[in-house]
Amino acid sequence: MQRIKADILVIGAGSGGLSVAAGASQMGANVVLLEGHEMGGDCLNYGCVPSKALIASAKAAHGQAHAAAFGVADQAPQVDYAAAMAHVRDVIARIAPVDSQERFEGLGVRVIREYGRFLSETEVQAGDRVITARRIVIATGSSPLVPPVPGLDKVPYLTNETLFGLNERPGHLLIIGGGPIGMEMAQAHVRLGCRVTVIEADRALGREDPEAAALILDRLRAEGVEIVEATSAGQVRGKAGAIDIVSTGGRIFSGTHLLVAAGRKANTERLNLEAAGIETTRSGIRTDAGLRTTNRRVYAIGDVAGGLQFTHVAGYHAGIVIRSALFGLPSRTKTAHIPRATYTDPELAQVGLTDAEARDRHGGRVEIARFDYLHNDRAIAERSAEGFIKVMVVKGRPVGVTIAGHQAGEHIGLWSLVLINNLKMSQLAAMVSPYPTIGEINKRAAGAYFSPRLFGNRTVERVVGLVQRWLP
Ligand SMILES: Cc1cc2nc3c(=O)[nH]c(=O)nc-3n(C[C@H](O)[C@H](O)[C@H](O)COP(=O)(O)OP(=O)(O)OC[C@H]3O[C@@H](n4cnc5c(N)ncnc54)[C@H](O)[C@@H]3O)c2cc1C
Ligand SMILES: NC(=O)c1ccc[n+]([C@@H]2O[C@H](COP(=O)([O-])OP(=O)(O)OC[C@H]3O[C@@H](n4cnc5c(N)ncnc54)[C@H](O)[C@@H]3O)[C@@H](O)[C@H]2O)c1
Repeated sequence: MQRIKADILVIGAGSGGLSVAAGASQMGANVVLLEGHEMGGDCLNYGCVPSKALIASAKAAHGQAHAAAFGVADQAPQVDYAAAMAHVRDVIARIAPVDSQERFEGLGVRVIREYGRFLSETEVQAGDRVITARRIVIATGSSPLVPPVPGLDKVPYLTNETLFGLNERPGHLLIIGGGPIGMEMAQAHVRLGCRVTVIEADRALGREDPEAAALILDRLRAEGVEIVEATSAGQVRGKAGAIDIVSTGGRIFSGTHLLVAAGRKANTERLNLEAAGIETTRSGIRTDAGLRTTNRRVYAIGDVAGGLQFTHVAGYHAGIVIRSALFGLPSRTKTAHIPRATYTDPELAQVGLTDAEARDRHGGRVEIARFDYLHNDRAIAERSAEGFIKVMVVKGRPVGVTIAGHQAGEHIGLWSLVLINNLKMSQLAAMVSPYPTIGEINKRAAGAYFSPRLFGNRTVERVVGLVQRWLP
């Protein structure tokens, strides 16, 4: 066994681990990085990047089929599914160098392509090497959760890890799970010419504001996605090309392919966490607000920490850990300003509290400032004038924002800045947005907050009347 000493050992080279390794190494720490599978982790290889690339193919197909509104004849899109998947793989290949072993070695990181396993509270084995480090960061991500549905283990099914390797277009894609993966992939596939049925045990996009979720679901249904809610997959049977899902209520849904998108489970099983005194919860590794595990020298970040599971969260966690592990500074995670977006068309984005959460927490003190895309000139020009922004305001300061509509994900970032800095609606109102942009919805939401205070207000009218009498 070769023994290696490091300042920081990072286990997992995905969104979180790579950010810690790059930051720590460039700030002078001696860093060892372990990766048992693909550099770049889920986001690059099986998650964000391939899903958004496939969504882009689907958007191109949809655009051809719906061009007449712009004075350009509709065309039935000739979709070459294998070519769309080749585009997906090309996009991954273009981004991959940024996450590659070569780049990280160039930054001075020692990269070992092995799975890591704790031997003790301070030692991790990776192949024939044992690494000891002052601080260890677990960033091993998550994997698809395959629910224990009878028969599922006997039929060929897809997950996000295999979907993007498919070359033949599914005739009829069945999807178990109506969360973000299920909904994004359902719309992408219906636009690429597949039949799609989503079976959801509860409410599709169930974590989201119901009005916002309904807008997205209505659009998906209008495009031909069959979404069956409050229905659990009770049994799965069949064979490649002919698969049945039998719901717990006895309904049968037949398709050619099955995608399981029923949630995630934290990647902890290879780590031998007991040897290091690291406790887990039902959703991942137990951490405190500073992302330290029950072993004080070990941090857990990203999906494996079992909280919000997004690439930007893994990156945010990396910053917290660098501050704490490199500089010894106290550092705590906050969640109130962390946005999320689902990249359906239209998109759905949220930061802070939803309408219902804000009312739960703040009761009658919540005011809702709302602006509809219907009145945004750019959205009208682009024939994307469906949707709304809702800002939940308490005592003049936003506590949450929901945007459902064109480019929602692009516009939620501003509100993260507002929330983390506890800005007021009056500061938002001071911003000037270029005309005509979709981004004007943000300023108009602030306008909607102040309009009832300024327009038709007797006191304001009296003051204006008085000033007008005195002005020369
Ligand atoms: C289909 C899909 C679409 C998504 N779309 C988005 C999106 O649009 N936006 C967004 O923000 N998020 C999205 N996500 C979520 C995002 O991919 C994850 O939140 C993110 O990848 C988590 O980063 P991570 O560093 O925690 O884990 P990962 O990126 O998964 O990296 C973990 C790495 O650790 C390695 N590993 C595991 N165990 C060990 C071990 N014992 N030793 C060494 N290495 C190990 C794994 O091989 C992997 O490479 C999507 C996820 C999926 C599945
Ligand atoms: N745009 C994005 O940022 C994006 C996109 C995709 C995924 N992600 C991340 O990946 C995570 C996982 O996504 P996901 O969609 O797999 O999980 P999810 O947990 O969000 O949704 C899974 C859904 O499957 C349903 N379900 C579970 N078992 C079922 C059964 N037997 N029958 C019918 N329905 C069942 C659940 O009720 C739930 O609604 C997300 O929470 C998110 O953090 C993010």
